[in-house]
Amino acid sequence: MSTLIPIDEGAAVVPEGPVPGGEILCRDLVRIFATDGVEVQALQGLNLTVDPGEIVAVVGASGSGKSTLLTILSGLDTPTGGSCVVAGTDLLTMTHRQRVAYQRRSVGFVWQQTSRNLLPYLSAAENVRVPLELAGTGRPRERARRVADLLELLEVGHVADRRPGQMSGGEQQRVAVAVAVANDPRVLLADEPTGELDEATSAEVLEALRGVNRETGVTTLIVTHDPAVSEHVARTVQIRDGRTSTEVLRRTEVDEHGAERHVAEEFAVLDRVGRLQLPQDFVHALDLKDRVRLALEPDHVGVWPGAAGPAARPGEQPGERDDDGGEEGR
Ligand SMILES: Nc1ncnc2c1ncn2[C@@H]1O[C@H](COP(=O)(O)OP(=O)(O)OP(=O)(O)O)[C@@H](O)[C@H]1O
Repeated sequence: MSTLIPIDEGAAVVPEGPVPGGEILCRDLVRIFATDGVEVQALQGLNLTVDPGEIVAVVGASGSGKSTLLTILSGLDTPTGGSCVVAGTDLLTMTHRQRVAYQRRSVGFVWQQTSRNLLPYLSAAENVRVPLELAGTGRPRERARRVADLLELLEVGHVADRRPGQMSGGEQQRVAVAVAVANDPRVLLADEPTGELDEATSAEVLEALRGVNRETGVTTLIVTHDPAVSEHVARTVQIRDGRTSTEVLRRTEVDEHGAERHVAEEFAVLDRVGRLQLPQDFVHALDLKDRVRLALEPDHVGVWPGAAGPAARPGEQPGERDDDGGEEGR
């Protein structure tokens, strides 16, 4: 027995509830850019929760809104609407002073362009020392120890005295990660950190980010085009048209013989008012457009092309159903 439910009624019963705990909490985030009288909605009600200590990758096609999201999370841009709280700081209402403190203490960044991450005339060790000195962290001897420990953690101790121009791209990015976490931020944001690297070096840098996340517990968000990132993190969030659309969760299972097996499962993201985006290949495969029919089954929801509808399933004749729910004209 299946029952069509009016979409709006279904949405209304989803409780509004308080925002649950999370180190990154974006609710209905909207960013509209207006240039020459034309409006572009780069983020269209994006929802994202990242728990403390989690490492998450955000992937999406060009123009889907990834950089816009990261620029907001890093405190360099302000959203048009919605809410966004990172490391306990409300990014919509923070004052200028709070913004400076947030960028110095609460978040660390790694950008795609190595030249944006490191000062070219300083050595690796000096680059890592700069944020410690700016924040007045510890005494000189403690700073020197922290610098050495961080370079060791990132496996770039051997380039401590080299300038960026004397390091490989992968070494530069690993030093950049050391700089980003020098002041022990709560959140680490990386924008295409492997964009300028080859496949093997990219894997090393992603592993370095994972190692830092594991060792220090810093909540880590990596924005990338690189679909291979999913192999390095437990959770990959896909953005489409300025919204989170699907998530891939990876876990390791051990079978009865003790052998480990990596399992990746893809989920559609359901927002708090019950909206979801169907994957594009599903939409194309059934030529879904304009409106669809929904049917609630005991353990799943069915989606049918609007014209055919649930009544077209085997064993049921069109007209047998009295619950076609007034889809027309909605
Ligand atoms: N400052 C801006 N002014 C006007 N439109 C903008 C601005 N920044 C971004 N956009 C538009 O917002 C949308 C999302 O852009 P965004 O850069 O966030 O995408 P992206 O997923 O990071 O893309 P890419 O992977 O190519 O960097 C695009 O349509 C883009 O043209």
